[in-house]
Amino acid sequence: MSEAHLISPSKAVEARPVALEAKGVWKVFGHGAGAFGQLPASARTPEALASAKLVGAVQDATFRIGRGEVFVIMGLSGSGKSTLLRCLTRLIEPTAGEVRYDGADILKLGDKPLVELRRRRMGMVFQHFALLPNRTVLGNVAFPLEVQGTPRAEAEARALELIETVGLKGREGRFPAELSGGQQQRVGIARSLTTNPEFWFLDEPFSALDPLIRADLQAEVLRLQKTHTRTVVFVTHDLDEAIRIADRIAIMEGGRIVQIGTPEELVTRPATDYVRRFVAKVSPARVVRVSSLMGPFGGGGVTAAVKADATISEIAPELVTATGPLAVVDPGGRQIGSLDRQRALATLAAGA
Ligand SMILES: Nc1ncnc2c1ncn2[C@@H]1O[C@H](COP(=O)(O)OP(=O)(O)OP(=O)(O)O)[C@@H](O)[C@H]1O
Repeated sequence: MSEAHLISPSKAVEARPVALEAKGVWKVFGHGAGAFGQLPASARTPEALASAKLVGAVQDATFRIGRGEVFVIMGLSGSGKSTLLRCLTRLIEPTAGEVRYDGADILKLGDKPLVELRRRRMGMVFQHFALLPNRTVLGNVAFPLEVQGTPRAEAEARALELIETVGLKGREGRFPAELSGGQQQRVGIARSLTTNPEFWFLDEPFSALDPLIRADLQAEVLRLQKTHTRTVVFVTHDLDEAIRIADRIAIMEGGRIVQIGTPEELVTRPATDYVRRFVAKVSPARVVRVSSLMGPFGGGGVTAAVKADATISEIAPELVTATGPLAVVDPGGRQIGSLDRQRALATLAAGA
């Protein structure tokens, strides 16, 4: 039995190599923000901020994101999500802190290496599509490669590949105004991936779209993330969306990150009342995984097999038809434990 199959989702995330690290990141707006950034870290307090009449859009954000992780930043409007995301790419200059990619602090980079880093290693998708209105779909998707100096024919061939990948084949000659919102965002997604970025930043990419199209595009993002093991930072104010796509979620309140955890950790162990209220409507069965309820492998007598990383909701049909304990299996189909049916049914019923 391999140890990898026994570790919890959160530990699995921690086991990844660190791809991106934020350390004590602040973004402060207002007259005197620069001076606030020069204060020793211990003096950068909420009180100091208030007395200087500054807006602490991001306050002391510290976290690590693993390679290939989908890290969601979530919170209410005005909590600082977009500002934090922009600090990570230096589209906004942080007031203080460090932002490390593979260990190197990008806040110390000059303009040219920073632009190179963005062009070659980062892809970005924003809420309002930000497409070029006078360029066709093909022209928009090929644009980042043209900027990099890729020969036109090569850029267009790559763009066509991505246009097909996001389901827009046949529409490459259209202009953005001739597309629906969902199609425009598919163009934005394709364009952000032309340079095959390792880091993919998405800022409320689907909030202008209707729920069915959103669900489609969420699945699309996960598919495109997995095919190239991209590290994803995704901003949303929608908890459902966060739960659907995240390995881990950082919850922001008033500029501060109040908890970082897997969806299961946030729902079953909220760190503050704010988080508790946020997740109160989420049914535990949607986030609790079989591995969390699994007991030791007790030998025979099992009536069905379920995957260790499935959620309790996902195995509801097996729970209903089983007559006793269920075998828990790893991705290779080997039994690694057993699941007490009553215990799992109790989770299924909780919050339903
Ligand atoms: N340029 C600016 N000058 C002054 N205050 C700003 C500026 N940009 C953002 N803020 C403030 O910083 C705080 C965080 O804003 P931010 O846009 O990051 O929040 P958000 O969580 O992304 O919100 P939303 O979901 O509405 O986009 C807000 O109080 C906002 O008013």
